[in-house]
Amino acid sequence: MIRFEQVAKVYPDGTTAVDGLSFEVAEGELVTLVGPSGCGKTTTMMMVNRLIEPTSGRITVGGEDISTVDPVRLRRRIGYVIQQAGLFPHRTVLDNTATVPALLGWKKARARARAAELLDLVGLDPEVYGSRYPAQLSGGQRQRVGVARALAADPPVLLMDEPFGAVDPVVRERLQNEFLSLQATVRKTVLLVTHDIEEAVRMGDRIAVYGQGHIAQYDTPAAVLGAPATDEVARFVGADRGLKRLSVTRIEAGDLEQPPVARLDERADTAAARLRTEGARWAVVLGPGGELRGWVAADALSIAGDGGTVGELTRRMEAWVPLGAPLKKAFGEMLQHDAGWVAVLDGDLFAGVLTPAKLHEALRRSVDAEAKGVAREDVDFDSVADA
Ligand SMILES: Nc1ncnc2c1ncn2[C@@H]1O[C@H](COP(=O)(O)OP(=O)(O)OP(=O)(O)O)[C@@H](O)[C@H]1O
Repeated sequence: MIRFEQVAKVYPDGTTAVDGLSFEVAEGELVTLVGPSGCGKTTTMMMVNRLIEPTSGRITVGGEDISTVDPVRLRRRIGYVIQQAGLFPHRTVLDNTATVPALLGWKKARARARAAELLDLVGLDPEVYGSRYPAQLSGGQRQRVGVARALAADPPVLLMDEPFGAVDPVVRERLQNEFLSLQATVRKTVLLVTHDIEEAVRMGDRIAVYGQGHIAQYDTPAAVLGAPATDEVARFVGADRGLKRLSVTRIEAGDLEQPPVARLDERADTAAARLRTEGARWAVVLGPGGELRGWVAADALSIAGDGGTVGELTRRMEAWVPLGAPLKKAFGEMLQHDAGWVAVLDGDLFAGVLTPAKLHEALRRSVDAEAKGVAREDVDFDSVADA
């Protein structure tokens, strides 16, 4: 959808901002450009809507060489979100959001209806916020209006320059998540500039890690964290890249351990005897359809009187995560509930548990799988326990 071919930009004072830039962003893909200050990220982005003209090379959007497209016409197809949102202070939120449809000559009522729809989409009630002025909004709300405005004319491409830079870390994470769920519906082709590696890995389908004036690595977040292409990239992604990788590696069925299981309506003494033979201290309790109902301690089962059932002794399972959640979430649940393991659910159904050892193994396998280009379950793994 967006393609850079050997693009260079040398500013009039002789500064080379970027050189030999070649990469492609697929339709519907969100690519983050990340790197230290002054490495050329903003220059790259602003060449796409021709706010900056390249010195050499070619950029195409949707197959069309943009140097042949009228810049005004081009910008109407490209939404642009900047830090501090860049709203017009003397226009209401509704009118700010309707800016591009108005420029495109939509009838006023239609443009306003569209603006209201977009405000709703980014979580701002148009009845409440539509008539306010930007100064009467919080920083996070202003950013949301910025996103709504960029999307108003439904452009296929969205450029976002540090869009969540001006808000505190908590609001920032919320805005990032909101934008990701929005993106799952609107599927725009997005270029997002950030200097924050956490944001880059959280948001990007792929990330372009910049060195000075060039892209040092262009790959999925997991691949960049698992196998940085150069020392420069390794330094930039940080010594804690293993930890960061926890947030981009998702729990797969093959990562799980299958613990002892007891049924809700099973007799306590039968379950106790079985667990004793298996040498287990606890079991996961499942309902008739295989849904997770909690857990039970072997000790509690042993001292239950005749006729007691597992269900009467079952305790609530606090620590659980859905299959497909990031490993980091599982780790967080373990710490929060001071649990030695977390249950993993596939919908309502119990899929297995993750222990710290299994979590480590999943992480190691995913690194190896990425490096070898194979599925995670096809990676051999030797643990200390096997040695
Ligand atoms: N108009 C200009 N004239 C001369 N040099 C410029 C101009 N604009 C940017 N530069 C230089 O080009 C290089 C790349 O700048 P750019 O703004 O693209 O970097 P960036 O990666 O977006 O940085 P930041 O994260 O600080 O915004 C820098 O060395 C910058 O000083």
